[in-house]
Amino acid sequence: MAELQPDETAGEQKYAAVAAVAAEALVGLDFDGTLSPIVEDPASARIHPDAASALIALAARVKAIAIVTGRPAGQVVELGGLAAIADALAELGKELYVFGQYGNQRWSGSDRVVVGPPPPEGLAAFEAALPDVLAEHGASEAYIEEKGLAVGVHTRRFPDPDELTARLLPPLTELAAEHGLMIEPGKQVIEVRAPGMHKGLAIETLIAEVSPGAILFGGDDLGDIEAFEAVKAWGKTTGSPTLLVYSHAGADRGPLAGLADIEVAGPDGVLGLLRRLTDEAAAG
Ligand SMILES: O=P(O)(O)OC[C@H]1O[C@H](O[C@H]2O[C@H](CO)[C@@H](O)[C@H](O)[C@H]2O)[C@H](O)[C@@H](O)[C@@H]1O
Repeated sequence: MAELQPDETAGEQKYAAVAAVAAEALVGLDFDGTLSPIVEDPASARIHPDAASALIALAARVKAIAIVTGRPAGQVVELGGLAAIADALAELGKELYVFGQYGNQRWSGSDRVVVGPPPPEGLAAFEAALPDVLAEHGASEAYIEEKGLAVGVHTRRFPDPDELTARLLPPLTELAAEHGLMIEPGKQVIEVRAPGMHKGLAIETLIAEVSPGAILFGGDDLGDIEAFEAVKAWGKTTGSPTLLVYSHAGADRGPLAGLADIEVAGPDGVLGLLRRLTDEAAAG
């Protein structure tokens, strides 16, 4: 397994503490960049081909598995083939939880409907004003991802996506605020959505429902910071083992680098780590 660790000894110790109580562990995973390799077109993203077998094998050894994503819940169920994975988990007596739109929507293997709020007030007016703002900043060709509860402005197809993302942040933040919305910056994307929810609150809900004895959470981007913080705070309060995994691809080490316990090389590395946990838990 390709693995880079901020502090190898500390990371290994935290991993071992979670592995020792794997049967009580909640495993939470982000989708894009963690279970699904980053691709140029968001609609073309698919779960890693080995993810289903890795997650099903893992489920036999842990308490519950959750996907916590910025994607709409129904879309990630499709792109991830999650209904079939949930079927396999149900045969093991295990639940698959899905929290979409940064916790605003949920879906589970036992309750297969997407539950969530209506689109936020202000989103339609924001979207009506968006083309003019993009045009003012030379970004009319930005790919707009309609997410129902949110909208994503993708810059990946421009010659310098990071420069354009940085340039669009102030005007989009201002326009979002005018409509009672907030921005959620990510990898060459600026999402605009309702405030009041984030992945950390989804983690708190999961903790209340699952009552785990340990938590492993893996993510790759800014939107995972609140989940990392929630897991860390829970570990501190309860004294239970936690492991924060940064799924890292490419040369540019992103914002999670300083928060994670271990770093792994993208979805391949994440699945390698999960297989290791599965094998070691099986061996006892
Ligand atoms: O919380 P996540 O599961 O990581 O989802 C966050 C957003 O990911 C998607 O965008 C990212 O992945 C795309 C496909 O690989 C890529 O083209 C884009 O540049 C990335 O930012 C997705 O499009 C969003 O809806 C998610 O909220």
